[in-house]
Amino acid sequence: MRVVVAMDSFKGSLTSLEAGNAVKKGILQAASCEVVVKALADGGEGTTEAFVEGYGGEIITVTVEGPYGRAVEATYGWLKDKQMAIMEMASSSGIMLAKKSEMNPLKASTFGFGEMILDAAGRGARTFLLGIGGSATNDGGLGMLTALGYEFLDEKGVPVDKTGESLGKIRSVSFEKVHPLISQCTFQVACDVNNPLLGERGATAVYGPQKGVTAETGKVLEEGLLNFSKVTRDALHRDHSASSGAGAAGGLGFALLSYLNAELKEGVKLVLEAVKLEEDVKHADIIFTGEGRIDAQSSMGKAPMGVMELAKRHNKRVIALGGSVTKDIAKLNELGMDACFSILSEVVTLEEAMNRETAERNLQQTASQIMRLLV
Ligand SMILES: O=C(O)[C@H](O)CO
Repeated sequence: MRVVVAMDSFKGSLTSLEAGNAVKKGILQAASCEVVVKALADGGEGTTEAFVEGYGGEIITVTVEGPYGRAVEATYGWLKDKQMAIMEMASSSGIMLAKKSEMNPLKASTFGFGEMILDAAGRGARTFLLGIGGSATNDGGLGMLTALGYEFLDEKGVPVDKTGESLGKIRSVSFEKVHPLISQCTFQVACDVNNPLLGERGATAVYGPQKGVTAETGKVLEEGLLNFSKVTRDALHRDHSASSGAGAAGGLGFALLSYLNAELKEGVKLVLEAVKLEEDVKHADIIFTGEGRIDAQSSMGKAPMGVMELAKRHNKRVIALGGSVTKDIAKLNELGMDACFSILSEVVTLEEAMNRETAERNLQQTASQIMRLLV
């Protein structure tokens, strides 16, 4: 019998692979079979960790410019043998790095994210998996592009500054100083949202307020992004302003699509493809997935749902394990999950349940008990 285990992280207690390995132990206690454990994530928090653990890569720490100009220690994943870097933009330019008192995206920039990309390219990275979202910025990716060597010029032909307030001043683009390594790199991007760049569903209107955008600054930023999109269209002869995901991370999606020819994908799809899960699923008899909380109402986490869809595409049985499982779980069965189990074995506090050893032990025990029925 061949079993595939692809668990999302149990946030706050176990990483994806730790959870997967606990399940594997339990399976092997009950049956002698082949067990393949794969890293799983949905493109958001935990994605870098899942890849680095899954492929034996390393975490690189680099000092870059944070969203409001202060130096920050950003981290990214580096898989040397695959020449691949995995980065979350929030690590360099995320909202968590901004002080409440300074939040004004007119003054914020994604420059540090560009610095991270250059650092990885210098190390040899040619394939980039980028997770975008959770930003403090609304600069349309101007900062990132500036760090990569693109020059955005005002009416006098002088390069503008790298923050959101410069967007309206741009009149042309110069490609002369773009770092030569950039044309050798491919970029795949996991977006947390599918909004366009502009308008009432756009970056500024929807996600600006949480970053400190007011009615007044919102108008300046919206007009700036419109101007930036027009200059970009004239320079590149393509217009991505209405593309799905262009409005993610304050318009960073737009810059990635337009200037770096990035492919924007739903995070979980990108991860499932990158770890080549479908191949394993095809040859599996049974698949285990799961995450910290299984909640049918808000539709269970995207990553286990992605595993379930793959399993069903190949007519395989799939079982979900969760720290907690809500009462309406039958809805997940209707969607295709063959069975869902809570791993809790006794009444404990949330803190106790999230204890690392407890979570590992509970996963192992539940998987073992389920496997006894399946062999
Ligand atoms: O960063 C943001 O603007 C939101 O997370 C949407 O991408």
